[in-house]
Amino acid sequence: AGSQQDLVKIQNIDPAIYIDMRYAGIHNFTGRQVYTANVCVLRRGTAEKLARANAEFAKRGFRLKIWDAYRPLSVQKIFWKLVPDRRYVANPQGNASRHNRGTAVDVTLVDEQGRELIMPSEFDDFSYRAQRDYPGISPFAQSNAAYLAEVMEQAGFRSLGSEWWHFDDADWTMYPVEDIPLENFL
Ligand SMILES: C[C@@H](N)C(=O)N[C@H](C)C(=O)O
Ligand SMILES: [Zn+2]
Repeated sequence: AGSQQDLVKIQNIDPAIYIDMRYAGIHNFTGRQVYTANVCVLRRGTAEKLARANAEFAKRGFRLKIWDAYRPLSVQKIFWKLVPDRRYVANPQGNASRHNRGTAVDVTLVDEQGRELIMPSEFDDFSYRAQRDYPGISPFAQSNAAYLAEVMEQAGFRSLGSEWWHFDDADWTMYPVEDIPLENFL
């Protein structure tokens, strides 16, 4: 584990998964493009787990939509400067983010028309609304987030209490933190 070869483009593992890399555009909490290439990369094992989850969602007419996957460590440092709050951004020192290892994904669900399901909050809403169990959240949004987490956990991911959209591969410790530029994967 740990070489660039272990990192794969998700579209080569499961082309049915929707991709909208938010940090490759300006529609994200920084308000600017922080990724140097619009490419969605994960460890092969993580990508295979995600494909399994997507196949399960497809049985009920849904698909995964990815907002973020592998994130270079240098980008994590930019995020931490803006939001130094461990609930919402992992500290780039020490273990850093599971995203920096290519073993975390930020996802939601879309229906057959590609419309996003109602969820507890917008992506990267760094407030109590991002918690899937916050009492003020509508039962409908809560049940969609619970369904997302149930299938992702069955496929081998762990959910995060403070961000309903974030999932870590349970095997994340097998892989090191990377700072490989995204354009290397184009
Ligand atoms: C920045 C946000 N999308 C995110 O990924 N947060 C988690 C906690 C992380 O940085 O690993
Ligand atoms: Zn995340």
